[in-house]
Amino acid sequence: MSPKFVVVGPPGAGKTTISEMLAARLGLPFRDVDADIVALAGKPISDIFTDDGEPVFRAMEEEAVAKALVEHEGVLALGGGAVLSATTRERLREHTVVFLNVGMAEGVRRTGLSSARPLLSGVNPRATFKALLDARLPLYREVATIEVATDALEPEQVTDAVIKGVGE
Ligand SMILES: Nc1ncnc2c1ncn2[C@@H]1O[C@H](COP(=O)(O)OP(=O)(O)OP(=O)(O)O)[C@@H](O)[C@H]1O
Ligand SMILES: O=C(O)C1=C[C@@H](O)[C@@H](O)[C@H](O)C1
Ligand SMILES: [Mg+2]
Repeated sequence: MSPKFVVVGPPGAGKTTISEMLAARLGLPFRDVDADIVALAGKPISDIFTDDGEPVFRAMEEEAVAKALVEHEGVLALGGGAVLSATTRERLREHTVVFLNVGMAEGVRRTGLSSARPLLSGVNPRATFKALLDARLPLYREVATIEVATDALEPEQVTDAVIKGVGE
């Protein structure tokens, strides 16, 4: 078994939103590794960061991604930082990976609207988001089969672009 599509990108790129839409459009099951980790840990990701620290979260994430890549057959959304693991990047080589990109301004706007994100909860979310993008863009691009810039697109349009991009 293997996911049909794996979706990566920075926080607020729309991985969860678009993966759900894509799965519904293609009649495939959807799975989100962040949700797997929350279920496994029995607490929110922000609590894992606070109680256990980021390295513990990253180790859990690497394992959770590996398990989902083996088990899941539909659309799989990864957490925003999953590509930080070289082991995960290596595992993604054999998969069709959709990179949803978002710029700093729109990314900060979108993440400011929704639930707690431990990495962006500091005093200067714009600077934090920019540093995160600078560090991760090459990693997302390393694993990507296709890249979609989502800034100026509505979720339905992003989903259309993904379907077109992967030739479905
Ligand atoms: N193309 C879009 N246009 C406008 N808003 C969007 C778009 N895509 C997602 N959003 C909104 O941005 C917010 C973040 O989206 P979502 O949770 O899907 O991002 P994510 O990539 O899964 O983030 P995380 O890495 O934190 O899990 C949500 O409120 C969602 O409705
Ligand atoms: O970008 C990140 O490093 C993260 C994104 C989220 O999906 C979660 O996996 C967690 O909040 C870390
Ligand atoms: Mg998400």
